[in-house]
Amino acid sequence: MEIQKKHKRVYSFEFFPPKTDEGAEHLRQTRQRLERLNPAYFSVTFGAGGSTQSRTFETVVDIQRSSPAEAAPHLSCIDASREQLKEMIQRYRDEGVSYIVALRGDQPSGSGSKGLGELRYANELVELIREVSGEHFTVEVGAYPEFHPEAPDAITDIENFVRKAKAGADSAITQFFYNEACYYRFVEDCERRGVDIPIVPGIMPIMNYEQQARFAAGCKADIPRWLAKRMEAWEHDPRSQIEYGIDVVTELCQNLLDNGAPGIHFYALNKAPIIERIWHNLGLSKETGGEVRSPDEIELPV
Ligand SMILES: NC(=O)C1=CN([C@@H]2O[C@H](COP(=O)(O)OP(=O)(O)OC[C@H]3O[C@@H](n4cnc5c(N)ncnc54)[C@H](O)[C@@H]3O)[C@@H](O)[C@H]2O)C=CC1
Ligand SMILES: Nc1nc(=O)c2c([nH]1)NC[C@@H]1CN(c3ccc(C(=O)N[C@@H](CCC(=O)O)C(=O)O)cc3)CN21
Repeated sequence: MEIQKKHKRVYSFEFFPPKTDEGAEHLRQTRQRLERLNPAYFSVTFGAGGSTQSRTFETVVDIQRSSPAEAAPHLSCIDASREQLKEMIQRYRDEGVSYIVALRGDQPSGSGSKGLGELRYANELVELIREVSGEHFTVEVGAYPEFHPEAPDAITDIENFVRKAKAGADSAITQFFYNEACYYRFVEDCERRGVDIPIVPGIMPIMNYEQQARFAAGCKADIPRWLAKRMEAWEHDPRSQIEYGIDVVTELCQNLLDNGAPGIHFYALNKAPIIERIWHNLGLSKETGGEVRSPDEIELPV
């Protein structure tokens, strides 16, 4: 963690694009609450299963034009031609966007794939972004401390990540995890291989445990047995699930930061209250110059 400790800590939140006008208004309210915490940027995914880029673009432009924080669109190459990617990069540049989260992306579910992908992996997308726009964008890439489900083995996955980092990425965001040891060991493996970019822990607060467990099973992120069993015991008591989840994730983040993590990337799932509670517990507004709200001002969803 020696190299990670040298980086300035960066805090960011991730949204998925809303599917309806009501969802867009709810996201706007969430974004206005979270921007008071003074994060560096808001990233916007393609939405579940890599759905169309169009909703992502609209959401990104709305953030870029109306928020003090930067907007960071996900751009994935798995189902887009080289020309389409170049066009999207230029469109974001024309909108004043200065961050891109470059991902291979998830295999679109079912027959969703258009089979357009010309670039096979994210390292090639990083190279394309550098080729067409030089150093203009801050390029974030994905990292997988518990190893990518498609990787043949752990060492190959680490070496693939190292190649991506050295292809010109500025920083990495991890897949979410709850076993912090996986993060420290992944970082040590990367630092031994010369990786010196920030590797920022991606943290998923527990908002709806059943949904969370389903998503984790889908992307092969581990929910530790001790956590799953407690959550299952509160199957009919969502308030206890949320309160316990806030304690668990607060402690995880505090330990990571105390051990030198270069910030936190929160998967916000378009909701503010639980993030605000965790942020308050960590006292992060002292560091970001953001607003401080007391817990009793933050109403939890259940
Ligand atoms: N915020 C988000 O949405 C985040 C998503 N992720 C997820 O992380 C995962 C990895 O990130 P991606 O950029 O999508 O994938 P990637 O292209 O970096 O890697 C995908 C798979 O291909 C392998 N691979 C990578 N480069 C290769 C190469 N040049 N030759 C052979 N094999 C190679 C990797 O070991 C891995 O198994 C994805 O599932 C992504 O969705 C990770 C962090 C954040
Ligand atoms: N492989 C992979 N793909 C991703 O898109 C992805 C990751 N990993 N890891 C980091 C973040 C986390 N992402 C997530 C995680 C959970 C939901 C989720 O639970 N979606 C609910 C709806 C949420 C809501 O409406 O409140 C769902 O039922 O899909 C969505 C995106 C997107 N990101």
